[in-house]
Amino acid sequence: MDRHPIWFNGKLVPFEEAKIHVLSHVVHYGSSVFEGIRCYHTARGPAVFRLREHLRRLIDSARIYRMEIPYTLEELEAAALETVRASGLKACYIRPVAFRGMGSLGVNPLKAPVEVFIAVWEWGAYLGDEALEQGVDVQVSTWNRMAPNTLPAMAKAGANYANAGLVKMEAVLNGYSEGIMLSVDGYVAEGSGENLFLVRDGVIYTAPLTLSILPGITRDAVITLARDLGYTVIEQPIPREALYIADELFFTGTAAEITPIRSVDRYTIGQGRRGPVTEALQRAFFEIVREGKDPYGWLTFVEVP
Ligand SMILES: Cc1[nH+]cc(COP(=O)(O)O)c(CN[C@@H](CCC(=O)O)C(=O)O)c1O
Repeated sequence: MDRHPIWFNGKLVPFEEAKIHVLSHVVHYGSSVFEGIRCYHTARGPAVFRLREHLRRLIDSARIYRMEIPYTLEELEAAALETVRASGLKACYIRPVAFRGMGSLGVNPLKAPVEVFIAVWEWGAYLGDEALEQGVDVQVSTWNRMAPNTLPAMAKAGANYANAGLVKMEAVLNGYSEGIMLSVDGYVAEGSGENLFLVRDGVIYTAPLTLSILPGITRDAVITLARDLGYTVIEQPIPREALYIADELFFTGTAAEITPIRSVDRYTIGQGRRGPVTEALQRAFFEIVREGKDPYGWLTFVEVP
């Protein structure tokens, strides 16, 4: 595990000093919200992908849980960049977390203080080095995504990952790389840590945000890239069986980037490897995050002294 300095409640502290008390509310009740953000070593220097959008989602997630983050978006942006610089890393994964600390005991979160930290570490291909090219084998999970109006899927909240963790464990123990969750109505929702796209006859489909899915920032970027490449993108409920007759399937996410899916429940998808539409979208995405070409203004360059 990388041991880089961690920004904790307003200042950088040594890795070893970034500790919380066991009686912190978050330890007992899962009261945290967080982000996953990538800094890339682009040809023009280290740059963070859609930093402000991620930090806005962090603030939105906190608001949903009535957590008042004691920093502005601009302060969090500066803190994230400071943490990347302090690590000396040219490429890294940035993990801001806001959580309820030690206050009174009991369920009521309102009496526990809101604390914030930002950690960074090196994180390669989320689903394995081969995955971006070869694709991954996945299953449809026996666990559904949360029902609407139960746990708020729009919030990137730690509590939601108890659901995701069950999906991931089941998939891994069954010999798969990932699990796909269906909604309570049986439509395709998303992976345990990714959004999902389907390609059929050159048209790209993905679940609408009205399902209980995380409004993914990579999802949003890929929809923009796809449309600018001339593809039709349709956001509509996807029946489970549509997965099995797809020409291509792929995950999107900060950690997963754009990862092809080569089989679902042992059904081979397309040619059993990355398809042409997935490859075209990867090319457009990596041109931005690796070459530093930034037509959409998605990159925040880390001014390294
Ligand atoms: C459930 C879920 N759905 C979709 C996404 C994609 O969202 P976005 O990163 O904004 O495009 C993520 C990100 N998953 C993060 C956490 C991974 C982890 O293991 O932790 C990530 O990709 O950083 C999810 O956790």
